[in-house]
Amino acid sequence: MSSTLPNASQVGLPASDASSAAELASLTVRLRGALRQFPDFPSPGILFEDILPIFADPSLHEALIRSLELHIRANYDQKPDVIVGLEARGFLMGPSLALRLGASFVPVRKQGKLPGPCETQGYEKEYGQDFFQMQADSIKPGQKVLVIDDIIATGGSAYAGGELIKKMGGDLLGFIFLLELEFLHGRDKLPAPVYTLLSGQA
Ligand SMILES: O=P(O)(O)OC[C@H]1O[C@H](OP(=O)(O)OP(=O)(O)O)[C@H](O)[C@@H]1O
Ligand SMILES: Nc1ncnc2[nH]cnc12
Ligand SMILES: [Mg+2]
Repeated sequence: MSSTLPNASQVGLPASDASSAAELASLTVRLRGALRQFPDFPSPGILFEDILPIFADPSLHEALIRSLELHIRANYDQKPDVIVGLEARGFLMGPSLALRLGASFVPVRKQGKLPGPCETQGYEKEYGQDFFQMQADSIKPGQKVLVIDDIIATGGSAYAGGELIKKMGGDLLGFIFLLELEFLHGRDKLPAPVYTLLSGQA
């Protein structure tokens, strides 16, 4: 699976629609250019990748969601039933992507935020540890699920989200990220195919 923005054939566009492919390629460059880096946040030694400028610009926001939609439509044989977003930044992309795909949106939340019976999974991430929860009836056995989040660093957060989905009998189709910090090899932890729109290298 490609780790860059898909070309015309990859996204199911006819070859003659090269202008769309060119537009998509230039959108990748714009998305990357919008990211900002903050050294030593939230703790010393961490270079924090700030994705929020993308959402401050409607054309970049549209480019991001459209690029992800095209990727999913072109690369998964089965339509996802459910998009699962990881709190908090996964909520910036998950609901709008789910709407575009005609899929449900289901949140993974940090512990203590969801009412009713929940499944719980502890995890470690690049700069801390936490617990994730999902409502126990939020995924039906056999539903096809895609997980979305902004960044994969160590992969700890995404792994925990995947474990929760598996506990409920969901069929994990894959994991989708805007950005991957490749030097942390987080994708090696994950039990389903991983796609990132942008790699961690400039
Ligand atoms: O691959 P990992 O090492 O697990 O790190 C990646 C996770 O870390 C951040 O979430 P965080 O919970 O820090 O912040 P958020 O609540 O703003 O999403 C980021 O949004 C990813 O979810
Ligand atoms: N370096 C980083 N920047 C932004 N979010 C992150 N989540 C985990 N590592 C991160
Ligand atoms: Mg997060």
